[in-house]
Amino acid sequence: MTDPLLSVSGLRTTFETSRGTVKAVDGVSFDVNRGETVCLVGESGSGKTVACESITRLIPTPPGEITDGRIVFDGEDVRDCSSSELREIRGDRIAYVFQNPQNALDPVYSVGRQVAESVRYHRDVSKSAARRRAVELLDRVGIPKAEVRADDYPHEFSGGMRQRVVIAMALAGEPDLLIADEPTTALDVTIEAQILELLADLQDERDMAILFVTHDLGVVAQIADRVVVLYAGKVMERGSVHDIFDHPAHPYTQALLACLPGRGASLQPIGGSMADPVSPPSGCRFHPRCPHATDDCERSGQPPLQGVTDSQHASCIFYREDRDSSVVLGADPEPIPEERQ
Ligand SMILES: Nc1ncnc2c1ncn2[C@@H]1O[C@H](COP(=O)(O)OP(=O)(O)OP(=O)(O)O)[C@@H](O)[C@H]1O
Ligand code: NI
Repeated sequence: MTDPLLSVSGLRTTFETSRGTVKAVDGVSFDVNRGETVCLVGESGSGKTVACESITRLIPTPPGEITDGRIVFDGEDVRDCSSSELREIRGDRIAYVFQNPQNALDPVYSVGRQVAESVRYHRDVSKSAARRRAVELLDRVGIPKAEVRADDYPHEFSGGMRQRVVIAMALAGEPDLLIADEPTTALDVTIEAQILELLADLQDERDMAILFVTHDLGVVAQIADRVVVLYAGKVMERGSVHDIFDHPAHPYTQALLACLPGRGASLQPIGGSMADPVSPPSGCRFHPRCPHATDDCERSGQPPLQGVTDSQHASCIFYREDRDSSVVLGADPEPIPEERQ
């Protein structure tokens, strides 16, 4: 087994606010292997974006700070990197695509020029070579008549086409890891499906790893190899996409799946509200909303991740050796719908 491309362990990232210290990411660990897609899922506010931004230290400091943990990328601890080393990693080896392509594109320059600038940022090439490469990249991400469209401005493109341009810019440095934070949330489902397909094709071509953030489990089922479920800054469960969909172990994962359209009954929002990240509940963070919670769940801290299968771990005391996990696993979820597989 080769080392993972990215290994995050015990990551803690906090924000100082007038309300107190926000524990946005509170001891999170996960790996991303070369060429695979890992999805970070969880409700709004669970710490997905902060976890991603911590990886290349994009957290605004202050108010934010990475207070603990290791972030090892290709054998190197990112927390020890100088700012010039970080600049090299960012963009060159790790590229980001965010939810809103608007923010990533400058309205006053043509898209061709912006992609060419990304190319020149990473490679020492002439302007004309960068332009040629930009047109190639625009063509590759599916911009029709790329040679001509390269001279158009961002507002002349649809939302989906703009996101393709942003992906072309992200590819300019030929990254080993693409971090995509809800890249399709602002798009309609048909366009979303096309972008997901594009990312999958690019991944195959380049053996690129993808860390994909979404709160849409339908998207996870389509693209993930492995899944990390976050809740209130903690990992509730990690597993292969099949573990997560076929036998979700953590009551939180089960509750998220129950919300997925097409799985059994109608959409069921999870009862109760998200834990307060300034003063989270004692014990398991999910216990106030958990149908199986016992006094123990409130008393002990967040349980260590327990092995459920070889590839699946859940932070839930019912998976301890001295407990009966059938209480939690008993609820038999419906199989994943065909069209999502
Ligand atoms: N700059 C900041 N200052 C204070 N708190 C912040 C800041 N950025 C994030 N947070 C807090 O950190 C927590 C995690 O936020 P994060 O954006 O990572 O959630 P998320 O899982 O990405 O949610 P969403 O699905 O809405 O994007 C939230 O409680 C959020 O309010
Ligand atoms: Ni987010």
